[in-house]
Amino acid sequence: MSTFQTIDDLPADSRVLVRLDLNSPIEDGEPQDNRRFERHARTVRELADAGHRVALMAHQGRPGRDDFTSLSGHAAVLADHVGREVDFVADTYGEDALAAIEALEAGEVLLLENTRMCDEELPEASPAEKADTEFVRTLAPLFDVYVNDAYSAAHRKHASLVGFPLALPAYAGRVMESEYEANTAIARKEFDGPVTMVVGGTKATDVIGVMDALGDRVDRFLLGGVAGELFLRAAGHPVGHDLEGMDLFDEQWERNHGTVEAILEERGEAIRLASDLAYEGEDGDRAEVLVADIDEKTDAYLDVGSATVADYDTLIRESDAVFVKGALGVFEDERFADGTVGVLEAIAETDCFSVVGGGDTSRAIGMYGLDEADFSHVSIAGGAYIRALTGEPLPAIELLRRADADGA
Ligand SMILES: Nc1ncnc2c1ncn2[C@@H]1O[C@H](COP(=O)(O)OP(=O)(O)O)[C@@H](O)[C@H]1O
Ligand SMILES: O=C(OP(=O)(O)O)[C@H](O)COP(=O)(O)O
Repeated sequence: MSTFQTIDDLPADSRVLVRLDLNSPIEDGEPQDNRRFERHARTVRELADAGHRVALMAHQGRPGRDDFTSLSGHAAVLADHVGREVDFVADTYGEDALAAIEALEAGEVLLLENTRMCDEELPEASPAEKADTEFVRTLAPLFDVYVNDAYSAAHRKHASLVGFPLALPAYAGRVMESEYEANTAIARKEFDGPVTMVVGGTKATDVIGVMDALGDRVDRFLLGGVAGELFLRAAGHPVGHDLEGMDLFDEQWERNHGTVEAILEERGEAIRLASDLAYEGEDGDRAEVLVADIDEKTDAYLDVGSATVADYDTLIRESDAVFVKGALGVFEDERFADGTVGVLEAIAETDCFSVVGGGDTSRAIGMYGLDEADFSHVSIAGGAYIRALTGEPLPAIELLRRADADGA
């Protein structure tokens, strides 16, 4: 039996409220197309083709960050993938949103404004508290059913993810079904040889807690990105703090330094840190410095250095399984793509079992001409997929599971 009720089980002619994850890199104010649009398009197309009236919710960025924007540009990118018009209303649950929802005809699709522009979406709270927000209590009566397709946000206890399933009959979309099946199977897989996890990106808080919980599953962690610098700081190097105008390190250091220090102390032999780092030199070119030679952080480190890339390449080629969560550098800029692309190329050239996760990181595969077929699974989820590897349930998924479903 399927773990969830799916969109195959929807009553005919339903008014459907759907949660997608369209969170994407923003460049010059515009969302950059990534795998999330393409994969969610299948769910949206099936719902519209079946004649349902479809309203979509999604988030973009976090309040206070540069990538916290309206979803107005997302509607057009999604429409291209769906092959149908996707209307947009710049409102979450006010009068304009309600009027646009009421006006939906069979087979029409409407994208609502960034859920995080609604004060009640964040912060995290229990499903019962989130179901009791005005946001959920206002929107839910306009719909017959709720569909969650946002596997990649299922580790968050936000109103659009855990509130609506208490207020409406809840179903899984196609991305939710396929990512859940793949990641649950991967979490149960046993490997004979070394299991390696490449940890980078900006969301160090998401990965550090999980690294602690994955102690039995993963033999070695190859660090880069923001988490890598925090580990270097814990190891005594004068890096891993914000420079003026930055907001990546200090808050995450405060939250995680105890765990980082404990991981280094208890599992130090499993942690591989960068021995050199790359930054933008005075002439605008890529410059590198040995970590041992850094007396003071005066530049932003944007990639791991070439000695580190060579070290990680060797370790990956010795591995039986490699999991990637987060980029080792700012790969969107070719000058700082060596770490991320080096790791992906090493994986692609070996026959190890491999998973690459994250909305941003999985984009590097297409950007640098790598073939998705050379990876065992490319997940559009980052934090959610590594959390799933620990076997820990994801809150939004627990609320979708059929009461009589078996399995994990
Ligand atoms: N040293 C760094 N400084 C700033 N940003 C970085 C650094 N290393 C990696 N990144 C950025 O991390 C992003 C991916 O971060 P994250 O959101 O954690 O991963 P994902 O979305 O793939 O799960 C990439 O877009 C990359 O530009
Ligand atoms: O992009 C996401 O996660 P990911 O970076 O772990 O892939 C999700 O949209 C969750 O976003 P959030 O980490 O701001 O809650």
